[in-house]
Amino acid sequence: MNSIAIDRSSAAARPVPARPRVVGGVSAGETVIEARGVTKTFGDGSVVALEGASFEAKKGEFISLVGPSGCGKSTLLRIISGLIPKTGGSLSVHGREVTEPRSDIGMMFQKATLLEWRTAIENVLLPTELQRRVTADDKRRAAELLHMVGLKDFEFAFPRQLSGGMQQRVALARLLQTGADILLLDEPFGALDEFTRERLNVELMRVVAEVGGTTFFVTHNIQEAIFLADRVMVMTPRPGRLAKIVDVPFERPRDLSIQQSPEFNALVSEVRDVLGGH
Ligand SMILES: Nc1ncnc2c1ncn2[C@@H]1O[C@H](COP(=O)(O)OP(=O)(O)OP(=O)(O)O)[C@@H](O)[C@H]1O
Repeated sequence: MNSIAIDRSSAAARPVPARPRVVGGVSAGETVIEARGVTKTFGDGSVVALEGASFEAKKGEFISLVGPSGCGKSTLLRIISGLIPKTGGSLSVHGREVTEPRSDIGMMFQKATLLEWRTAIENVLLPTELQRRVTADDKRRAAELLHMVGLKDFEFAFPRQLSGGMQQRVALARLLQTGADILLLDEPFGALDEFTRERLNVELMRVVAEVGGTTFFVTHNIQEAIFLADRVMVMTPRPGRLAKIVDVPFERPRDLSIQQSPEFNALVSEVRDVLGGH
């Protein structure tokens, strides 16, 4: 695999002053998503997948959603994306209530779902191709994005020639090619081995900062949730609730070594306490 060096040289845990901050050259002051009492029930109303979730997301923020199976993480992402309707509360993106899928929101899942008969770059270009005629600029951008996710020499490789981690990198490039500035990632590296996953997390942090995307990242892993995020939304099940929002006061991008710091471990305990109390 086209390996990416992980920078272990930078300083570890560095608490920083409160926001606003600049992420990827974009001021992180503007509210992009505002949710008030978002609720989702299924069927006759007896399955409460999500109850009364309220939060805001600022431009360029990275927010992790962590919690056990069935606490409503995917449901919340699908409501934000407009794929399913909420049954209560309000949720707006850029000040407009979400009532249908939006083109400025992109999703990525645990499986890359690449088309086997298309090369990496052809897969990246697919969303554009489905909308309009592909231009030379689109092709240049797709090549740039593949470079950005560490696949410079794999533009013309087919999915079967790529490892699972590389396929997820292609999926990430494909997501960015859509131009979506809100990225909803549902356990994107959940099926990968721990080593690949850690490396991709570091890469992801760099890439989303570069494009200035506002990101929601679903995971079951507390360390991963904290390592990546500006804020961690801790969710608990039966019914699905947003139990606590934990601020993560470390500058981004981060080095994996911050996970050894006492400050980091205090945050892990804080999240674990919320989850353990339910
Ligand atoms: N289409 C549906 N019909 C009925 N119930 C549903 C539907 N989708 C989700 N649920 C229920 O809503 C609850 C929340 O599901 P959701 O998939 O959002 O949880 P999750 O936290 O993402 O879980 P996991 O970590 O396992 O993916 C669960 O109890 C689930 O069974």
